[in-house]
Amino acid sequence: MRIGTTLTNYTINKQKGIQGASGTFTGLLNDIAVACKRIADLVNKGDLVGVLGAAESENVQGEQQKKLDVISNELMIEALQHNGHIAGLASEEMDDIHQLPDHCQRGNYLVLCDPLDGSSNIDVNVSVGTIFSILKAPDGVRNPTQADFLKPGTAQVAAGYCLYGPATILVLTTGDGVSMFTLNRDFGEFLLTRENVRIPEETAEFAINMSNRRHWEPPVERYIAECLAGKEGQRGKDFNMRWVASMVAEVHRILTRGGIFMYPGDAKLSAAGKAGKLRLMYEANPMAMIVEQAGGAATTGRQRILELEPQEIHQRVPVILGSRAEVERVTSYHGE
Ligand SMILES: O=P(O)(O)OC[C@H]1O[C@](O)(COP(=O)(O)O)[C@@H](O)[C@@H]1O
Ligand SMILES: [Mg+2]
Ligand SMILES: [Mg+2]
Repeated sequence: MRIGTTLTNYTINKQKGIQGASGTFTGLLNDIAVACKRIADLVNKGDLVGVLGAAESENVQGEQQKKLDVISNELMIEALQHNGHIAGLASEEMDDIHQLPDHCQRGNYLVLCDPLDGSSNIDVNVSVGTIFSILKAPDGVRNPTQADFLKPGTAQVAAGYCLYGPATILVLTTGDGVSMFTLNRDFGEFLLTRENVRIPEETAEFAINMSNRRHWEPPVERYIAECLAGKEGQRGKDFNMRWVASMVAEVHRILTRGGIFMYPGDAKLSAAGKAGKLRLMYEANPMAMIVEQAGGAATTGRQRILELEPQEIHQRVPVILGSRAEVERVTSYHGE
């Protein structure tokens, strides 16, 4: 499609070839874009509008919420519930799924989201983002249950994220490649800036929180040790390391110049009863779909993320994603 096409026209064009398309999907993406623009505006204004700092609450996972976590969640609900495009919404910030008020018309999609990813970076003015995953709702459902949301990542009809960085960029896949749209703040439109994004197969850049090293499993320890050994080691090349602590920013870097991102399971997490840190339904599944659609790979080290059968809505999983050859290497170490 023509570079500079608006997100709305891009979606309308994509839907044209689909028999029975009613415009609901275009409407839904527009709703998400509206929420993202409003969040971007607040992130951009920061202290000017008093949105930085902690909220006086914890989310269902016992994490201290930031004011912007709570506000972003409310903006997602507000943008999505009134327009008849969704039947329900689940979010990292809500204990249970959000049921639409009775008077709201229902649509045939379910949305799962991480309204603000990288919360620890808000107060220090480093990039954060919004991640979303879209599923088909069961026909005619009015008040979907958790079971309706618990579908493997392969069932996603679309996934994306919006990165609030120096530029605000919305990245989208509807299952046939990955496109990027940059927000033109002058007139408030997301415009197509890159199509058919491909992740380079090989890379010499890894992202992992090194402070967890003493808790890692042997396959992860081995992979990173080999990277750190550089030119003199068995990989025969020097590696660079990055850790932003916003998954959106790490994935965006990988889509742009390749690399591998890992938040593996480790002994500390399992002692706390957690299989991983990142959330399957709000983070791992949508990012895995985007990365695979860009030619990369995403596994837990043992299984393809998109094939995991979710057990519960806030489930956490280990995540290894990025350039295909590197992800396959770490995954093969898990099998040895
Ligand atoms: O602080 P850590 O342990 O390095 O974790 C960073 C990871 O946690 C996350 O921030 C979790 O996202 P939330 O901010 O939505 O909770 C990821 O984006 C990031 O990769
Ligand atoms: Mg997150
Ligand atoms: Mg979050």
